Amino acid sequence: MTEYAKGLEGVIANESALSNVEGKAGRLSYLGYHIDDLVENCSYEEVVYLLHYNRLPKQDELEAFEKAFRTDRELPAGVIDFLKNAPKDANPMDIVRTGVSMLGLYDKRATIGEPDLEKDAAIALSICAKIPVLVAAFHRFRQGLELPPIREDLCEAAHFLYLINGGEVPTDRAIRTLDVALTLHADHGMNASTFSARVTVATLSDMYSAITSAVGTLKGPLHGGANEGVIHMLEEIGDPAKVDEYVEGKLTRKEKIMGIGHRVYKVLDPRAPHLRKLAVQLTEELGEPKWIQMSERIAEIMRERKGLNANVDFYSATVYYSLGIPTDLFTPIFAIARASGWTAQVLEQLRDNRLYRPMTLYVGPSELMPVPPIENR
Ligand SMILES: CC(=O)SCCNC(=O)CCNC(=O)[C@H](O)C(C)(C)COP(=O)(O)OP(=O)(O)OC[C@H]1O[C@@H](n2cnc3c(N)ncnc32)[C@H](O)[C@@H]1OP(=O)(O)O
Ligand SMILES: O=C([O-])CC(=O)C(=O)O
Repeated sequence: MTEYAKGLEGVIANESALSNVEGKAGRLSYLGYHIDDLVENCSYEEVVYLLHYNRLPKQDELEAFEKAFRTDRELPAGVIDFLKNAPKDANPMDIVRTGVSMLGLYDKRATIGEPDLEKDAAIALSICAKIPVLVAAFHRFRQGLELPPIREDLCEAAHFLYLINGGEVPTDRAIRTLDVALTLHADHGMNASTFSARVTVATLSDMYSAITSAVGTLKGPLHGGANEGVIHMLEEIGDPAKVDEYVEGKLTRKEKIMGIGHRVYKVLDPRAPHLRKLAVQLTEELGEPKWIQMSERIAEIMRERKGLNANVDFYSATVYYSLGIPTDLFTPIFAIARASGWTAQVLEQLRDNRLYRPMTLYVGPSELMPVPPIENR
C-alpha cells in the first residue's frame, strides 16, 4: 500500500519566518527571538507588531501601533445586535466564529482576488483589536449586563479583563499574567488552525474568511479546546488523592488526557514552565493549591507511563481559572492571542502565495459499477 502521512505528520507545507517550533529541543522563538526573552522584555502589543511587521518596533512605532490597535476596538452596530440576540447558552467559540465572519460583512476593505498587503495589514490589526471585544460583549450580554464603555488608555490584556469584569480596572498582577499568556499563545508554526487560515486565504479569499476558518479549527478539544477540557478534568477529579485512579482509568479506556501530548514537542512544551510558574503563584495566593497538586501528579504519571508531557493548554487553564475567568472563555482567549499569529501567517501567505491542494489516497471500490435503479438498491 502507498505510504502517506496521516494527519500530515512531518509534512512541510510552506515556508515561514514567523515562529520556529523546535520539537526535539523544546524551544520556541518568534522571528528569531526566544519566547523566554520576549516574555521578559516585551508586551503582547510588541509581539503583535513583531509578527505583523517581522521586526521589533522602535518606541515611536510602538506608540503609533498601540494607538491604532486601541482605536479599532469598537464593533459595528450590526455585530452588537447579533451579540445581544444570540442564544445566551451559545458556545463562546461559536460566537467568535460567527462574529469574525460578521465583521467581514461590515468591512468594505475585505475583498477577494489579488491582495493589497497594506490594506490587509490594517484588516489584520482590526481583527486582533475586535475579537477580545466580541468575546467580552457576548459574555456581558449573556448575563443580561451592559458592556462597559470601550477605553483607549488600556493595553489589550487590561482592556479585556476590564470589559469582562464590568468596568473594573484589573490589578497590575492580573494584567501582566494575561499579557504573558497572550504572548505565549501568539504563534506556533503550522498548527491546525493556522493551516486552516492559510489554506483559506491561499484561494485568494479574504482575511475574515481565513480567520473564521481558523476559529472553527481552534475550537476542537484536540487543539485550543483542550484548555477547557483540563479544567473540566480537574473539577471531575476534585481531590489530589484521586488522580492516580482517574488517570489509570482513562489510560485503560484509551481516552486522552487533555493538555498532555503534542504533535511536534517530544519534550516539555517551552511555554508550559512559564504558565506553570504563574499557576503555582496564583493558586497559592488563592489558597487553592489542590489545582496545581492535581496537575503535577497528572503530568508525572503521563511522563512515566506514556512518555508524554504537558502542552500549552495544561497550565494555562489553571492560570485563567485563578484569574476568575469563566471556563468557556478559555478557548476564546486562545483565539484572541492566536489571532495575531493567524493574521501574520495570512499576510505571509499572501506575500508568496500558492494554492494548497494535497492528494488523497483513494481507498474506495477499484472497479466502476453501473448505478442500479433505485428500487433495486
Ligand atoms: C494548542 C494545542 O493544540 S496543544 C494540543 C492540545 N490538545 C490536547 O491537549 C489534547 C490531548 N492530546 C492529544 O490528543 C494529542 O497528544 C495531540 C492531538 C495533541 C497530538 O496528537 P498526535 O500527534 O496525532 O498523536 P496521537 O493522538 O496519534 O497519539 C500518539 C499516541 O500517544 C497517545 N496520546 C497522545 N496524547 C495523549 C493524551 N493526551 N492522553 C493519552 N494518550 C495520549 C495516543 O493514545 C497514542 O497512543 P498509541 O500509540 O498507544 O495509540
Ligand atoms: O502547534 C500545534 O500543533 C498546536 C498549537 O497550536 C500550539 O501548540 O500552540
